[in-house]
Amino acid sequence: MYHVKEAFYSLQGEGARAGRASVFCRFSGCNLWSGREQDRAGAACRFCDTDFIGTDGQHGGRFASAEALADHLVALWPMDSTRAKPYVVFTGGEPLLQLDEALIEAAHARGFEVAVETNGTLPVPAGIDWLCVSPKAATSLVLTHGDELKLVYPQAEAPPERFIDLDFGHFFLQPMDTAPLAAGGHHLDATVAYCLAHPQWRLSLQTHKITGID
Ligand SMILES: C[S@@+](CC[C@H](N)C(=O)[O-])C[C@H]1O[C@@H](n2cnc3c(N)ncnc32)[C@H](O)[C@@H]1O
Ligand SMILES: Nc1nc2[nH]cc(C(=O)O)c2c(=O)[nH]1
Ligand code: SF4
Ligand SMILES: [Mg+2]
Repeated sequence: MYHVKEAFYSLQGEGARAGRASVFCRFSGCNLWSGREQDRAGAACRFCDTDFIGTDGQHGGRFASAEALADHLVALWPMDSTRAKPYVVFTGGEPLLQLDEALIEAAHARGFEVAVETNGTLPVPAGIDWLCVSPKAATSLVLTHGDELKLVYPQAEAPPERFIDLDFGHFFLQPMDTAPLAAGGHHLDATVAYCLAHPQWRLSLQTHKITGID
């Protein structure tokens, strides 16, 4: 059984593929935070901007098979657009708690290219086409290669220097959005300054928040 908080069609907001039309599948649950505000201060990941509890979001639900979930996701892709390859981004919560080879195969069988957004603490199933790893300070990274490493910045216990020699095709810093968590706004200025001083890193803005889309 797959538990999905929500699924929606939008533009990828972040990283190397920002701007690309995507079906998002947000799985329920995470291994680094319960998702409850009262647990945030004691969690391994404390800055999360996402509600991933339950299955009550738009197009969320419980799916008994990979086929059923893949059918549900492909129905969100605009099928008149034959020129673009359908693209699905599995996120969460932590998608690698639930994503398996059966679901990747079912997505491929429906024409999808498969992308994943993960915290990097869990092993990956075979067949992923685009892997984005976003390391979290208090955790040990098991995924040390992939397509893009997207570090939320700043994290005192996870300086960018620790990751720059890993085997990724792109290195992004994404300013930590603290607006819902505390006063003080975001960390855009510090992130820009780091990228200017260390040109191996590129700036990732959460463009869906700027444009006001999902
Ligand atoms: C909600 S997470 C879900 C996927 C996975 N659990 C992970 O952490 O990569 C999706 C992306 O949002 C980033 N993110 C979460 N909270 C953020 C925040 N407050 N500011 C900026 N990026 C954030 C994560 O680092 C990750 O790259
Ligand atoms: N538009 C949009 N792009 C995204 N890229 C990664 C997201 C995520 O929450 O994993 C996300 C999201 O929630 N919305
Ligand atoms: S690992 Fe990802 S989903 Fe889990 S709490 Fe952190 S940012 Fe949120
Ligand atoms: Mg998000």
